[in-house]
Amino acid sequence: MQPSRAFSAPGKALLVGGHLVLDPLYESYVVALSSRMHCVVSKLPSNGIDHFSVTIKSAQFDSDEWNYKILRGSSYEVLEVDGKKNPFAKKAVEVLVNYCQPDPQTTENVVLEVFSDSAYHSTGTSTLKKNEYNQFRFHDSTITKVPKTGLGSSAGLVSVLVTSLLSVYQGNLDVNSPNDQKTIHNLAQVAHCQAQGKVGSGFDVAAAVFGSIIYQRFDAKLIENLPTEQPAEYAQAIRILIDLTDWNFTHDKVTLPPGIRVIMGDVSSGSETTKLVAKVKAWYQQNLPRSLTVFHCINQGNLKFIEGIEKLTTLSRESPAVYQELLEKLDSGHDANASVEITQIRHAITQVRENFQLITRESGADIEPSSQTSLLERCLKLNGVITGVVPGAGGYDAIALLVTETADIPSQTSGNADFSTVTWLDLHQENMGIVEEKPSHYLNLQ
Ligand SMILES: Nc1ncnc2c1ncn2[C@@H]1O[C@H](COP(=O)(O)OP(=O)(O)OP(=O)(O)O)[C@@H](O)[C@H]1O
Ligand SMILES: C[C@@](O)(CCOP(=O)(O)O)CC(=O)O
Repeated sequence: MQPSRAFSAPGKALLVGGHLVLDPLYESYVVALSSRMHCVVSKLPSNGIDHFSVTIKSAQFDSDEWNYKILRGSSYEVLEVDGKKNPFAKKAVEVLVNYCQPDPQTTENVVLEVFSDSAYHSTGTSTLKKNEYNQFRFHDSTITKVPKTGLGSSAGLVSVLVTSLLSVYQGNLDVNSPNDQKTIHNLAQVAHCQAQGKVGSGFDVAAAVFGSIIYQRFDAKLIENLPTEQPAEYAQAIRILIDLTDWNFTHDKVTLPPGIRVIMGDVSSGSETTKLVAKVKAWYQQNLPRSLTVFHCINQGNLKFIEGIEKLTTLSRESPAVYQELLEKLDSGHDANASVEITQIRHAITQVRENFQLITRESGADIEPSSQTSLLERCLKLNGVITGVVPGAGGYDAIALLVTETADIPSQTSGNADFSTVTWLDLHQENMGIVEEKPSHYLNLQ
């Protein structure tokens, strides 16, 4: 089995736009993280007279493996032969074979080896294995039994599986080509939404493919209206949706200003995104038109945050010395009125958080529960911290801080009982979406 290509996609943190981004009216700001999902592609001659196969391996999780068989001459029906379930893996295979419609007579078998960086899951009793290029944690439990940290592992998984299969069935795939990125994105969104059984905003898949972006969602009906009854219809509909339909969404690439980064704190009390979303939607409908005003206020805060970030980038470019002095003032902790840009960013996030606290009180959805408010307020007092939020849907999962690159948050909080509930994740924003890797970089892990 000769590894032929390899790809990786980033995890995500939705800094502003949570909940509102479910409505195409509103923008969000998503950072792609350094924690990545990887996939190594190997091709084998197909020895099946009547079928070709796709095998997905996840050695890190108790040597999990999912084997899919596609019958020759069938209408690309995908069968999982071992009775094991991984909806995201199966959907990626189904969407790809229906979109690419590889020639059943000549299609080779494919083996996809998945690797996920450590920050996606709790460390638990895992073992670290590495080579000179990568290191991964190996758990003695199956994937569904290992607690996750909510960095979007399913979105990253689907994105790398789609890219890997496309590289086999379509050939000459270039992940740097905007057109190929669009194809990967559209296919991954369909697979991810259909695997989840619902159409979220898709910000996580968009970040996995395009990297750090300002994101405004596509119309959910594009995917909801896909036919599922007749496989032949499905294959035709998929091709029209992926290649001939304008999805009309925003995914403008962004990067944080130089010398500033995101640090993620895992609070690991866990939250159910779906339940939070349902409670917020119910609150919104029951409190119109006041709830629309609250959402408008949150959106204004989101936009002011995005503008403040852009102003900082401009300052760093036009007045580098002033910008450097600003970073040093932030690091010293004596930065009450560091600059108009920092003040704008802080006031914007305060506006967002105060309105999410209101929704938390009124809806029963713990977007920013009091324990998270207290933790964030303590974090804001640390040297080098610009601002902080409960990312994404909110809840008890995590906090995200915007800090200077030189701020040493773990050292400032080590041994301090006020921060005993938070584990700082060893990751940062990395901005890159799907990238091609070297297959040899995944060999001889020990
Ligand atoms: N390394 C992996 N190998 C195989 N399947 C994986 C892997 N990582 C994630 N998955 C699939 O994704 C599922 C987890 O996706 P889920 O949407 O529940 O959480 P998440 O995407 O990690 O976090 P969140 O959606 O909160 O950002 C797993 O149950 C499994 O089906
Ligand atoms: C609540 C929501 O807007 C964001 C969810 O973010 P996360 O899964 O908590 O990182 C849902 C969505 O955008 O699909």
